[in-house]
Amino acid sequence: MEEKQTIPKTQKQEEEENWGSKAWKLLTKVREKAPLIQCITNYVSMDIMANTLLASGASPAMLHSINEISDFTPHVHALCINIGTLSPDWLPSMKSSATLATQLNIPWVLDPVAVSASDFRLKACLQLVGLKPVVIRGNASEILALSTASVGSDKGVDSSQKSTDVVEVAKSLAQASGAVVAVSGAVDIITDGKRVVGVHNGVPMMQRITATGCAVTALIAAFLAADPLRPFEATASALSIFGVAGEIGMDLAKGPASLRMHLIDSLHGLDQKSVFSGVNITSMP
Ligand SMILES: Nc1ncnc2c1ncn2[C@@H]1O[C@H](COP(=O)(O)OP(=O)(O)OP(=O)(O)O)[C@@H](O)[C@H]1O
Ligand SMILES: Cc1ncsc1CCO
Ligand SMILES: [Mg+2]
Repeated sequence: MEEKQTIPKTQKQEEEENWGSKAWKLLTKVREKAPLIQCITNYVSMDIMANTLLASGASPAMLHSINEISDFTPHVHALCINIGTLSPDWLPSMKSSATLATQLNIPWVLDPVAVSASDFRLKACLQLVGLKPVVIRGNASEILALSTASVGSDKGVDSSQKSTDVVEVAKSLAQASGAVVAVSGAVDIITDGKRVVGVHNGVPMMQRITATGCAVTALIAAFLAADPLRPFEATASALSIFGVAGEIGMDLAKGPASLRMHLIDSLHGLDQKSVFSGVNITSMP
């Protein structure tokens, strides 16, 4: 009888399969641990961000008053700071919460929404970067503007650049800041300044729902709470899981409004099989 031949897997194939298992482990941990995630975020994103966190198994709390930071932030498992509707009243809360988180080894994530829209926003963001976020997640225009500290380079909260065009910029920002940098887009780029991976999940219609980027930044915070010592893996896994939920949701959606609903439903219902077959993360040169 002819012997069945098994073709040995290449190291690259094995690494790519491992990502499915890593992402599933982290999602399972978020579901088991239900980490408390503090979000100081913009008015537009509060609802989708809190619902994304809940659907993942985490516990969101949108507390931003300066009067509450010193009591509350020390008890959270991770913090998400988003400057989308920044005003001078909110900046002290953001700085105070970020400072406490860094002092107490609580992982925190920065979302530099529309960082190049004004000098005020850019300065605030650079100060927040100085307070040592563990992860910075933005779209390509935001990461480019933050890295080059430039005002007026894009039109608002949406990107006019491609994530794959700013890989080197993302690497330098990671090296300069000490943070893992994630650039969302058709391919999400994640780098710690040395390693670079690309997440090939998600659907283009996710850009037609406001604050999906903000929501995935909060999901990164939840995954960091599950594995604080491996921010690179947590970040890539969170982006991939969110993308897989978008792909499954898209099968039932009729447009952006129903995709929003089905994405959240899919995130809540994700099982091991869909994660193993859906997660698509590759090493980038
Ligand atoms: N062309 C695309 N194909 C697949 N997925 C995409 C595409 N563009 C964006 N995404 C996904 O949509 C989500 C939001 O990314 P996006 O780059 O639009 O963020 P953003 O500009 O910061 O959004 P917002 O400011 O509205 O929160 C991410 O999960 C990303 O992977
Ligand atoms: C539309 C919008 N404007 C400020 S924040 C925000 C949500 C998407 O970033
Ligand atoms: Mg954004």
